Amino acid sequence: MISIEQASEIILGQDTEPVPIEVSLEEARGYYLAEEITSPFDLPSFDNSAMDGYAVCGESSTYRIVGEIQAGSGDEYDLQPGEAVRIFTGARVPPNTTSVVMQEKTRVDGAVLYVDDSVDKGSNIRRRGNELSLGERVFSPGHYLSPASIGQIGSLGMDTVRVYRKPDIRIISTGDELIPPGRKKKEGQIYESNSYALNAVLEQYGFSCLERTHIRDDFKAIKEGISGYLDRSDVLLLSGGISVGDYDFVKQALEENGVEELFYKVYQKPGKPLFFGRKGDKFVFALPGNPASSLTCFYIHVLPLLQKLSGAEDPGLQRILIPLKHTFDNRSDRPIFLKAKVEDQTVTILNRQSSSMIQSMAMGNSLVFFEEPGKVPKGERVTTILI
Ligand SMILES: Nc1nc2c(c(=O)[nH]1)N[C@H]1C(S)=C(S)[C@@H](COP(=O)(O)OP(=O)(O)OC[C@H]3O[C@@H](n4cnc5c(N)ncnc54)[C@H](O)[C@@H]3O)O[C@H]1N2
Ligand code: MOO
Repeated sequence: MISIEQASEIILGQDTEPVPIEVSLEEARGYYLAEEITSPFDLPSFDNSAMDGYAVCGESSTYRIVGEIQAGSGDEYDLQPGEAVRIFTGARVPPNTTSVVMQEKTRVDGAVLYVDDSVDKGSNIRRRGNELSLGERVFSPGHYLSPASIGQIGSLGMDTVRVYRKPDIRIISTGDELIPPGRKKKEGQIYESNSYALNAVLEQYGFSCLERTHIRDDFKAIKEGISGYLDRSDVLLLSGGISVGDYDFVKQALEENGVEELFYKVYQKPGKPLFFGRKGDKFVFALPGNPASSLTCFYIHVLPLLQKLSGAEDPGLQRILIPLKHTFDNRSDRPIFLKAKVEDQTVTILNRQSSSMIQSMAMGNSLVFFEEPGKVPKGERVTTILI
């Protein structure tokens, strides 16, 4: 059985070739850049006012108002000492402006401007190029396009951007005991929920599941189901049937479909019987059927691969250290991910940690990771993954 670190090395060590595509700025959120963005001009590209008020020339307590400049106006003024123009936030300031005085600090009588405070040279002027200079590198390839990144690219005048294509993903859930939510269940049956959770977590991270299906514990049907989906997917996610039971057919069905095993079983809890394989440029994760195992494996192992395939410069969820709100006795023999809640700058490990239970994950917002068993004192800073 391999360690979590070895699993991550295998996943992130896969040679993959993200495919660049061009998208409009409206569609670009959540993609990773496939190009370097450099600034096509100084930003801002002209000195402009940070306030509604008056652009004044020279240091004085009174000025003669000689005009008005609105935001967007190209009007030129050649201000002389003792002169002022009415100006608005974002409007281009005349070249020899000493400072912009906010209107709350002024009084106007006809064409005369009285300034309350002393005029601080250069104040309230946003200088040309003080955010970005012409030719400066703004974003590198692999940069994640957050709303702020989209805004910045728009402010540079670009309406399309080259990004990496997202992988085509399909999901197969397996198990005779499973019926879809909404139907009446019989004795021994349970509702199929993993594919719903997986579909939702894909969307949370900007991916989508193109198709999903459920297949009974029937070797031939599982083998055919895998074959049908694998041809059309970059990543195939399976849930259940990957352990050692007599009806766990997924591993053999993958092998018979020519999927090469990259690893099977990771020394972790939950999610030990995780399978990762590859056929050409297509990847397969067979996730353990227990609901918490399946989602934990997604966060820790599947998501980094999806991000890598999408061209991310730094795949994987961020880990932070947060003080534990209470003492915790970790009795797990395997490195463990515990459902937890970060609140008020501390983290609480929740009750109901079994791999078969998803309630605690639903009430929490994070996973706390412990490598070793033992008592962890209150206040100790513990590795926490926000999900
Ligand atoms: N003899 C052993 N038995 C088990 C081992 C082992 O090492 N030796 N490992 C256990 C661990 S750990 C896990 S995790 C599970 C994983 O088993 P499978 O991946 O084969 O999953 P199933 O047996 O199909 O299901 C497990 C559990 O989860 C429920 N389930 C499955 N699919 C769904 C779904 N789509 N939605 C909701 N719930 C689902 C299923 O009914 C079972 O209760 O194996 C242990 N056994
Ligand atoms: O490793 Mo299994 O995922 O504990 O339940």
